[in-house]
Amino acid sequence: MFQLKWLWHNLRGDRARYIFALILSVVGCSLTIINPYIGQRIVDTFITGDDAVHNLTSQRSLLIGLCLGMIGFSLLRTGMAYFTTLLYERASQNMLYRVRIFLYNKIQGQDMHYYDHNRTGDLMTKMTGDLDMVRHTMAWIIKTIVESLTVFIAAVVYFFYIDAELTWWLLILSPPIFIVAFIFARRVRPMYGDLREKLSQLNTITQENIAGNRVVKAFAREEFEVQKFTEKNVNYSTANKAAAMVWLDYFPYLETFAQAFNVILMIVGGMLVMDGRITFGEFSAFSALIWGLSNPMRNIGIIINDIQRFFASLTKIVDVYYAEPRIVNGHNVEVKRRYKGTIQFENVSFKYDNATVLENINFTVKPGETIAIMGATGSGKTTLINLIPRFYDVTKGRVLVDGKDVRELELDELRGNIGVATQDVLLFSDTIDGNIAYGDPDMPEDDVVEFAKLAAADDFIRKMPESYNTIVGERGVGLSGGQKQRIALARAMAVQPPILILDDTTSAVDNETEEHIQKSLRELDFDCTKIIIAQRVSTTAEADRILILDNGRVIEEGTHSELVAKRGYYYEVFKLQNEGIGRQATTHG
Ligand SMILES: Nc1ncnc2c1ncn2[C@@H]1O[C@H](COP(=O)(O)OP(=O)(O)OP(=O)(O)O)[C@@H](O)[C@H]1O
Repeated sequence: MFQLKWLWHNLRGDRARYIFALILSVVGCSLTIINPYIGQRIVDTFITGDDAVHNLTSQRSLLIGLCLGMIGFSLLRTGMAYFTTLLYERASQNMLYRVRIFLYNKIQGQDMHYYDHNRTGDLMTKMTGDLDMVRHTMAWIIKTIVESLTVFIAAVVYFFYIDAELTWWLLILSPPIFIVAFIFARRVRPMYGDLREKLSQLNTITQENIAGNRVVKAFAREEFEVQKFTEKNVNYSTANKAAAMVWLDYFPYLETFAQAFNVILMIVGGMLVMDGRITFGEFSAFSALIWGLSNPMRNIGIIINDIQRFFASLTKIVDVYYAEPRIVNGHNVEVKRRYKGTIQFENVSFKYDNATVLENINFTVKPGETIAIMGATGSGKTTLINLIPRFYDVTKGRVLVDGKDVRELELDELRGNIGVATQDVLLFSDTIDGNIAYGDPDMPEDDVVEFAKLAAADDFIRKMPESYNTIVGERGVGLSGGQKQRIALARAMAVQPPILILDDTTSAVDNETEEHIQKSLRELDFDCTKIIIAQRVSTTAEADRILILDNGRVIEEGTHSELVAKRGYYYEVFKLQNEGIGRQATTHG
């Protein structure tokens, strides 16, 4: 069975420990018949036998020995159970630790396409609840099945040894119990898949709500969010109750069968004692061990429920475990070359799933050049720049860096040569210094300050309570939009990449600050090709070339003066942005 194979595979490193635990479980549970056997001897020899009274005095040492044996075996069993549980816990926790690292690396290694199609809440559920279900399976479900089966078999063997007929009478109950359990398992199985999906939806809503709490508050939509959450919570709770109710449908049958073991023992066993076929001691042994038959039947429901949960969780984990990214980062580079910074787009088209977003894009950027990209919202600007570091692969055509198709370059090397400041700025919960030096943790403090100055961030950083050591909150909470953008810009520049990509990085800063940043970008003391997405003409005017994108196509291309002279889209934007400040729509030289 695939699930067991998977568990076995991932138990690598703890297999011996786990097998040892299983052996101890079997040995420990087999010993459960010893105390009933001793009890049987005590009853027959010292309580009900013909010579009982005489034996009490003549065989006192035997009685003491049997009592001590009983105590000894009880202690031995407790010790073994303790040690066995320890082994199961160790093996399952170690496995959980290893699989969690593996899954984390898998998720980390996925491409953008994967993140586009997987919800954060669902991935978090896989990394927490689902993984814990696997651990629970190793540490509890398998253990319980093995121990219940061992006790059952040991009891049956011992019962046969005492009296076959009474044993058959008791075993009559087993087939109906297994049939009921089988029907229950089939009915409840799909419910756990559904339950798992509902849990994931609940986690997704919770995660989104916490991450988006500022938007919720800004729109005073708390009540709406509570309703949304309540709906998912009700769905999850209803699914949970439905699964529990199914169990309740079957529970009375299983419990009745379990109780019937005692009834049969009383009736048939009692008659056999009266007939003298079995001794009173043997009857008491049956009585003491009957739980070995009835308990597994009682546990069967819980075990089946947990197994179904495990199947549902494992299916989800396996999704991540075997997911292969379309864009694979082999992390194979030993020496990272520094590129010159030529970028070429050759007949590039791109689709997200089925929607075409870029069509037949052609342009070349020489080392050291600055290209500005402008265009209406949704025209494909971000998508276009995402193709250079291979966040996505082209659908048609080629993107070349230094004359080589990016698909043939080592990803670490390629990405190491590109500094990106994305449109949505994400800062980590770390110091400002740590955030700027993210691309190179060994960066000297002086360099961090230098790049912060270039990004016009030094002034405001120094005004913060602990200057560069100030910890910024989750995703940069505590900073203004423009401040976050400047830190992100410093972070991108700080790796001194030969290719720098800025996606609307100065949209939230004032004109004066933007001018400072423009100047810094012009005067960078390392060779660098720049691709800048911008909406302000003040940003694009200085570029060597400007591309205007519309609906995924390049509709205009040229220098600022060429495009103004052309009197097309760029000219309109230029006019619009200058009207407000009364400047004339003139061409620059
Ligand atoms: N991950 C994605 N999956 C599917 N479609 C996407 C994805 N990202 C963007 N799109 C779609 O691709 C088109 C281009 O988006 P893109 O972000 O490249 O535009 P943009 O020009 O950068 O816009 P803006 O100026 O608003 O940032 C849009 O129609 C958008 O809906």
